[in-house]
Amino acid sequence: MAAVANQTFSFSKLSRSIRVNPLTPPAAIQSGGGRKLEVCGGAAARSRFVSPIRAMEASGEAKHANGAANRSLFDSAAGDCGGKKTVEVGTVGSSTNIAWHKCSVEKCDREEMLNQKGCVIWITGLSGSGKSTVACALSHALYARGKLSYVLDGDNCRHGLNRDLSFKAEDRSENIRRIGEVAKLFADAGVICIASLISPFRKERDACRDLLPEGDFIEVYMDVPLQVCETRDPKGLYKLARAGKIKGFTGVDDPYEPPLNSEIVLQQSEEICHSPAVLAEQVISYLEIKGYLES
Ligand SMILES: Nc1ncnc2c1ncn2[C@@H]1O[C@H](COP(=O)(O)OS(=O)(=O)O)[C@@H](OP(=O)(O)O)[C@H]1O
Ligand SMILES: Nc1ncnc2c1ncn2[C@@H]1O[C@H](COP(=O)(O)OP(=O)(O)O)[C@@H](O)[C@H]1O
Repeated sequence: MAAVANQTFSFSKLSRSIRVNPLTPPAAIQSGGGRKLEVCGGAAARSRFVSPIRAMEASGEAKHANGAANRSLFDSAAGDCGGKKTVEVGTVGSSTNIAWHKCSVEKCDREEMLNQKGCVIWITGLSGSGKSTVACALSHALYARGKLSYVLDGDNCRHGLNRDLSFKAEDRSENIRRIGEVAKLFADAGVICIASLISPFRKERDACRDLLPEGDFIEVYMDVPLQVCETRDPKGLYKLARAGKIKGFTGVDDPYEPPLNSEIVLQQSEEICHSPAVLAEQVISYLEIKGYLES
């Protein structure tokens, strides 16, 4: 039977994004003739933007509400034009003399707009284990609930972003790293990003996990025996690999390191077979319990 790892279902909701009471806005953001303003709370939340929808609801002055938010942005920028401002630069990897440019619209603002929390659902497993199918079923189920998701499929990314990468170990590692970085950007955009790629190496998957705040990387292991994947073989690749016509095929003559502690395990076997929709629901339940389906 498919199972959610650590399935106690007593997880406390994330404590991030604690909302400041809108009726007592901090003086620093109080403006706009008594309009109710609110900011995202929590350690990482510092934005001064009015939630467009809430501000509209509170004041009935949509144009002015947004205008007030924008004014405060311009106010804070005033004086910078041509002014002297020292920016610290540093080195990251091979990039020298670079700086991080912070934007006043932050992740929590986007999450509030979308009424969800950005995160990465990382689906890993053998070829034919059902990663792409579950990814799409999940995206569909989220769409039906009005939640914004985006699927980063390994195969699809190899049509563009990763077209220069082969299946040798270092290229697979780079494939995972790039998709991890892109997934991180999607999560920062407030999107529920679904990455589905074999990602056979534990170390690289863990490195992607480390790119995100605690809890925001949700690893889903498609626990399907090689034999079942091989029987499915929708692209005929196992057959070619067994015939020696594809070298270094995962599970045949290339390694796959199963997760040791993934958040969710979706198990399939010859005896246990759940529909993609049922498997997707398991992930949805996890997201609901963890508070990712609200801002
Ligand atoms: N040698 C080898 N090993 C494994 N898979 C191969 C190989 N060559 C081509 N393919 C096809 O490429 C898809 C896997 O791409 P990924 O980007 O997910 O792989 S990886 O994460 O870099 O290991 C994989 O798609 P899925 O079946 O959807 O997993 C295969 O269709
Ligand atoms: N839950 C499922 N039950 C039965 N067959 C499935 C299920 N999920 C996927 N499949 C089938 O298995 C094959 C491989 O699925 P796919 O999503 O392409 O796997 P992957 O992306 O891991 O290579 C496809 O033919 C698909 O229809």
